[in-house]
Amino acid sequence: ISNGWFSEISAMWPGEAHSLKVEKILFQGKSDYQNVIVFQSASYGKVLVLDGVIQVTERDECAYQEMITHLPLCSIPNPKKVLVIGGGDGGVLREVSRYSSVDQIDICEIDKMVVDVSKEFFPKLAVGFEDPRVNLNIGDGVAFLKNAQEGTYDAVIVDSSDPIGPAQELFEKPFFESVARALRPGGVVCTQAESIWLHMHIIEDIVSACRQVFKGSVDYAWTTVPTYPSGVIGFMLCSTEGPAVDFKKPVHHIDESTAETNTSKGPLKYYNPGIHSASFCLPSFAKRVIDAK
Ligand SMILES: NCCCCCc1nc2ccccc2[nH]1
Repeated sequence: ISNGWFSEISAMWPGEAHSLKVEKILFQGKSDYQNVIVFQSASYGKVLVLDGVIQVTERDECAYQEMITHLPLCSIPNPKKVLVIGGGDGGVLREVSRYSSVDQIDICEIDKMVVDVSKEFFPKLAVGFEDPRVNLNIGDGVAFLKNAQEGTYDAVIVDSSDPIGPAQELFEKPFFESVARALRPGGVVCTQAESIWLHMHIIEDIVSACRQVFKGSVDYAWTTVPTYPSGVIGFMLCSTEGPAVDFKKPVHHIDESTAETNTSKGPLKYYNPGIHSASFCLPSFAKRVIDAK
């Protein structure tokens, strides 16, 4: 942070950096896994930074949390058991808890400091931990899935940071295989899948691994998040062999008018059925790589 500005400089997006004006640094720490900073920005509310990379801002977190949750959960008729890998800020839990059909929400976050910092500085995200259906595990998602019983979950949401750092293994084939094993037939997984502007090679590798592992559908969707590098971020949506899932046609309609959205968590700010379908439309340079058979 210099002369009142934070710049997100990283080897993962060489030659470019998004900057936010800093009003006040609220927390600085080092966990067993990463450096953790929280600051009050001038224009995006509070900001969570892990190892110099922006993870969450109060102003635009809705776009990411709502899309990573509702793209998978609106694609299956009756989600009951959901697993969140990562997501220690609690935002995804807040969104999953909107579904009355869900009876079990397991979460496995490797870094306890992320949970503690979220509870102290991001109450609108950490509200997700208050739901009685939530079971919090602090530990490595890879190990958690190895111990999970086969065919347990209807949906797995992998809300990870980027592949350089503690989340590296969550982008590799063995992890996808353990996710597939923990899902029921026709179960779905949604993972944080980087930027089509910055990481087409990473996305190509992820798509290739997913096509080998998931014998149902394999799709890629994307959304706008102004404070993520290049202003966009994508998601891998995959289903295991079993009852067909068409991610592009949500079977479950939630939008600002339905009950689920006017819970104590406040209304949906970003997701709606139109945005759901539109998010699978890709520019040609990405379509060519992602749809390649
Ligand atoms: N460069 C894009 C980063 C995307 C980060 C998404 C994200 N942000 C998180 C914060 C806490 C725990 C899990 C998280 N996953």
